[in-house]
Amino acid sequence: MAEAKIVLDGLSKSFAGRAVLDGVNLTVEKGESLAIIGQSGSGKSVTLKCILGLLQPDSGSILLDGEEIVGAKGARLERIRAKFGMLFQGSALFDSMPIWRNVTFALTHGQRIDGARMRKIAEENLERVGLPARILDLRPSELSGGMQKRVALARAIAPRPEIIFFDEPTTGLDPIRADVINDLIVSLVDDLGITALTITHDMASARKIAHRVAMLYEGKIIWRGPRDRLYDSGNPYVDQFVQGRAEGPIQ
Ligand SMILES: Nc1ncnc2c1ncn2[C@@H]1O[C@H](COP(=O)(O)OP(=O)(O)OP(=O)(O)O)[C@@H](O)[C@H]1O
Repeated sequence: MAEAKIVLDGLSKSFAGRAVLDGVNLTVEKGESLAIIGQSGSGKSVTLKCILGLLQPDSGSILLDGEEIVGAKGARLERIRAKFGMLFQGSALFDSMPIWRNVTFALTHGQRIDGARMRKIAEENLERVGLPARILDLRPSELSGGMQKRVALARAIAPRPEIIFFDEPTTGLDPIRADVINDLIVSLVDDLGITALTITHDMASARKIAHRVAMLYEGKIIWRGPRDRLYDSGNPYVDQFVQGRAEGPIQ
């Protein structure tokens, strides 16, 4: 049987009396790539922030490798977070630092240590995402958006996390560059055996990078299934969403 990496059970979170998450149940298996889709404002980011320990759910449980992580603090939270890598929507690179320091940031915590070794690690990880060593000393602003995204991907994988979270990984990229990033994500997840959780409203991306897709609607996971079923889910909410139709049950 597949081993559960992350289990969300009854996860609920309200803001000012409005329930954003209303009993989210979801399991991400070890080594699988799962995408959460849903409308803008459906709570995808709130779900991610609860897992990352950036937001406290009002109720429910989050198990990581069988360990309850809701309410984790201090050294325990640090230990949990060390398992996580994150690719942020806007890449979130530091323009004050050369590319190689950006890539190795999580390994050095931004400190100026072990330069030669870190450059080597940066070079290896850049190579994995198809970028040449000649960019090591450039600044992020000297690169195109697509290249910045690859650098951010190299940074996310550099510490070899057990789980990577992708927040809208293709936002701001043209369809061809977006597909290059999708391909890279697929190969990294496969090659490195990383568990991946992606939040996105890019259906092409969800279909390509995820083994399974789950849809969040009105605070609950209303459908989950293999990516091949996304356009054949038999669920009118999913159909309307993936086809981008104005008419349907979602108003
Ligand atoms: N810290 C907060 N305080 C108050 N409300 C919040 C907070 N964080 C999120 N919300 C609200 O929760 C709802 C869900 O937000 P969330 O960012 O999770 O949506 P999303 O599905 O990620 O949307 P998008 O696809 O646009 O990024 C929104 O209505 C948002 O305003």
